[in-house]
Amino acid sequence: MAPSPDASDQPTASGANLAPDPATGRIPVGTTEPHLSAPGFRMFDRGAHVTHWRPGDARHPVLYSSSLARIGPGTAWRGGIPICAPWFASGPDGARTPSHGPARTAMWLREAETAGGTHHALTIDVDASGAPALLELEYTTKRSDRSLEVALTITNTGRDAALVEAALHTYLAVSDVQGITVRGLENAAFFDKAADADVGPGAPLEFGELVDRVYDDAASVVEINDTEWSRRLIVERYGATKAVVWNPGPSAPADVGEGEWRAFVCVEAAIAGDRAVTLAPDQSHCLATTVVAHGPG
Ligand SMILES: O=P(O)(O)OC[C@H]1O[C@H](O)[C@H](O)[C@@H](O)[C@@H]1O
Repeated sequence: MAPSPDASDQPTASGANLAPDPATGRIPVGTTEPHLSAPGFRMFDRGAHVTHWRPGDARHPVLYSSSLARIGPGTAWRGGIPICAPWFASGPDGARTPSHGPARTAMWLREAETAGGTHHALTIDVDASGAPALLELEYTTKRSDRSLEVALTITNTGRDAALVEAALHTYLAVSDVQGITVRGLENAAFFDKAADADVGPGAPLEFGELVDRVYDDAASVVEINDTEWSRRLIVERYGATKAVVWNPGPSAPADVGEGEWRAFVCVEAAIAGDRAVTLAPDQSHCLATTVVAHGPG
């Protein structure tokens, strides 16, 4: 079985252990980065990045975070829910840096925090084409017993139209990616980034080597069945014309812990590529995703 990195066994940036405090259930962080934490939940203001979520009675975290994850200026946490904006990957023209846009590592303003929710804001001065722009980003999270909902609203407050891409790059924790089944994408065509090819509907989705697929017109609900953990994750997307599925296989990025490629699958809600959105002045787009965990796992 794949390792199952968890809030309870991950080293922090300083190498300390992240075991939840037995008295409060809170997860110590061990980094100077501003963050908020509640039992089973942690979020950094940098990137408005949710890094951990484990519903109260669940045996395993729902979100994967790498045992080697770090966060800081220019360094994106590997795992959780990175926010990609205002471009996805290297943008529509393939020339944008940093990868997945500046929102992922920018320091967001925490505007509100309630028992089960958060609200962050960020202003970005460039669009997905690299043109100067004025984009206001609002990000909310809302969690209840078994569900986590995150929503990103991008508003063009500038004087000119702005091109926008975005993704909520959810890393879902699984027992072993080679043992799960994914339902909901069977009838959708996709661009296979690994093979640089368009593929029609019906291609099987199997893990073991790099999987990097950008699906068009996929059903808005994707279901992950994990029999080893007796768990079913339902991932719903709103305002997302694309669904991206990514798992790097054994040749994973250096900040994925040894063998941990097996411990997650990314199912991303996205607007990107030929479905990038042009926002007129004062126009907004909302991109959201909800993850619901079913079963004792
Ligand atoms: O390594 P990162 O910048 O976090 O990107 C990780 C992955 O994100 C998305 O899923 C893209 O489709 C992949 O091409 C990319 O490799």
